[in-house]
Amino acid sequence: MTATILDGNALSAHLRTELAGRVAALTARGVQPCLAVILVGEDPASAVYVRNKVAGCEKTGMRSIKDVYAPDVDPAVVFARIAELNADPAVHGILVQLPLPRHFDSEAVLEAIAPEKDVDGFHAENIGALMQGNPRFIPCTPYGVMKMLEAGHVPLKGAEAVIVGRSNIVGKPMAMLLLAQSCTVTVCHSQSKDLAFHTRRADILVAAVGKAKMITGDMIKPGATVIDVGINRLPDGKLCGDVDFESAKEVAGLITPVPGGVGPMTITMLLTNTLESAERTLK
Ligand SMILES: Nc1nc2c(c(=O)[nH]1)N[C@@H](CN(C=O)c1ccc(C(=O)N[C@@H](CCC(=O)O)C(=O)O)cc1)CN2
Repeated sequence: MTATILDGNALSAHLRTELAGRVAALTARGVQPCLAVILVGEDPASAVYVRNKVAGCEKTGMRSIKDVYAPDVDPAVVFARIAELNADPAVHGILVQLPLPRHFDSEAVLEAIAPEKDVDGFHAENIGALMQGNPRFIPCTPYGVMKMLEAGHVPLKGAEAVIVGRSNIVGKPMAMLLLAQSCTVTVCHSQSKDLAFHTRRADILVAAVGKAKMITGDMIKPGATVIDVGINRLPDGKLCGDVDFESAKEVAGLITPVPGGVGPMTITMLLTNTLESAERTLK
């Protein structure tokens, strides 16, 4: 039997309808949620993601501000703009699209965003809050994965969860969120010995490593839930994930596709975080 597909586009559409209702209610009370997005450089994928974030705001009734800078911009210009947005009470969420050009200290940029507007959840203060089990903003991709697991009614308590990839954006916060739900969590990475030994034990397998099709069907436990966070472009221009979908779907119980899986959920959770930030201003 082939796996059931967890459809990120369908779940996103459903969640965004709910969001639009909340946005309308908040706007009627005089607070229209507003997201400010900063893009530095001309990376085509980043430009698409930023365009989709702005479109997501528009479709749910939120306001957005988009600031685009040349790849060689002086970082001081970007820091000054972040300070301005931090001080603007009409702005509820600020994000800087990653990756930044090499002459930027990315960590310093993320730390410059006011933690209470850091809708990406990348500021050290917000990462600390997540680790302590009291998150202010949950990083959008792992937040989207948790929503997909919930929608798929995947049992979490006591489940063996294996994450392949240890990035600050996905792997590490993913581990914290699954741990908070009482999964037994293993984080694998490029130096892990015998990766397949770990992945074959997983009831929930999250692939977030950035290598096209590296998780194959023989590395998956029959019936497992397989979440593919990877977005890789093949030489023919097509997108694929870190999981070899064709072989994996014959073994897994539930699986996310690429495209149309975790990706759209990332933007939906960003919109959710922005709305929640705006709602907090009335509390
Ligand atoms: N400041 C941030 N930078 C980056 C983040 C982030 O969460 N915050 N994550 C990624 C990129 N990303 C959002 O920014 C993102 C990636 C992919 C998708 C998506 O919808 N993918 C589609 C395919 C889109 C395509 O055609 O290329 C899919 O999987 O169906 C949304 C957001 C790194 N940077």
